[in-house]
Amino acid sequence: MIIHAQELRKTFTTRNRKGATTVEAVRGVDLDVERGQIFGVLGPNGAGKTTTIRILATLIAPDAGTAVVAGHDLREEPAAVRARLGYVSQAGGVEDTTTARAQVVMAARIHGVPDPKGAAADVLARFDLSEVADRPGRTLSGGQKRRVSIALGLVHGPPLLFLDEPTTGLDPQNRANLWDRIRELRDAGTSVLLSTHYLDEADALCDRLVIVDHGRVVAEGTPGELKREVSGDVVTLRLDETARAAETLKPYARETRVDGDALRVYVDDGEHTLPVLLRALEEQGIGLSSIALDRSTLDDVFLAKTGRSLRDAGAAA
Ligand SMILES: Nc1ncnc2c1ncn2[C@@H]1O[C@H](COP(=O)(O)OP(=O)(O)OP(=O)(O)O)[C@@H](O)[C@H]1O
Repeated sequence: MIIHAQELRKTFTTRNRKGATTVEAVRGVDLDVERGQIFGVLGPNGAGKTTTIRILATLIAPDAGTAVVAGHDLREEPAAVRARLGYVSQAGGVEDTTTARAQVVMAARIHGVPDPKGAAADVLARFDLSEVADRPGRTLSGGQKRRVSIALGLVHGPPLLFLDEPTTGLDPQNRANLWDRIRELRDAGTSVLLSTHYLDEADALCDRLVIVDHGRVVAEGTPGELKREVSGDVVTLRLDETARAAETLKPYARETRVDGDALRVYVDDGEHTLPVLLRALEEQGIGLSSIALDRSTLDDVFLAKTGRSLRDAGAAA
């Protein structure tokens, strides 16, 4: 386990002329992250994702709760935790006037890396930045800047990397490229904890995730588990004898529903149930004209757990 956190809490109080406002940003978060995984924290804006990551990265102290991060206690050995992690904020921290290479070399020096120039050249090459490394930060594209910010967080070779909303604002091509880079990191042994408010990103990229809302974890699992837990898959069939087909398939389904000329069959695991359904229909000699398999999405999970859609919750914040 690279992160084991229990009951983390953080309340912010801001004072202005009208008095004090209190926001309970994190309200009792538990997290267990296995080594070598991409672990996602998915939630709408304001859910407490950044605050949770900043606590785990030792950047702010929690009001309550405990965590062991990369083998060290967060409160008792914050310096040991810090030495073992890389942190890439939403803003990224790439400077405009200095070259990308100089910035990465500087980060390597700060971390006490033995060969700062060599380490910087390696990480810049891994992120396809060698060609642009000697240009000042302001001349880089959005995707290049984002990769430099990750290089800054990785140059000391930490076993754990925190990425706060790494693909926000990137175009689809740069996003897909960054997903591949993050997968390569995981495959090379780095554990990655990332926050996101994109459903497709959590689904495509994360090995496991938690869904957070209003500072609490509302669901936890692999993307597949979470989707199956809520509504499973739905198989939509068009066939000759809808009523007889519904009777035939009932034993294999959670529920069957005749919907116009289609039969909708709700199952836990569509991929494996589909062949079984087809065999049952064939045995009964029921002719089939079309079939479709659709999966529930992580938005269905969020909806089931909170009563709101993640898209609406994000837009409202
Ligand atoms: N330093 C702070 N002072 C006061 N309130 C804060 C502070 N940091 C965060 N908050 C509040 O805590 C809540 C959670 O914020 P946080 O940034 O952790 O959410 P988030 O899920 O990362 O959202 P986003 O996707 O917008 O970054 C928000 O209501 C935010 O306004």
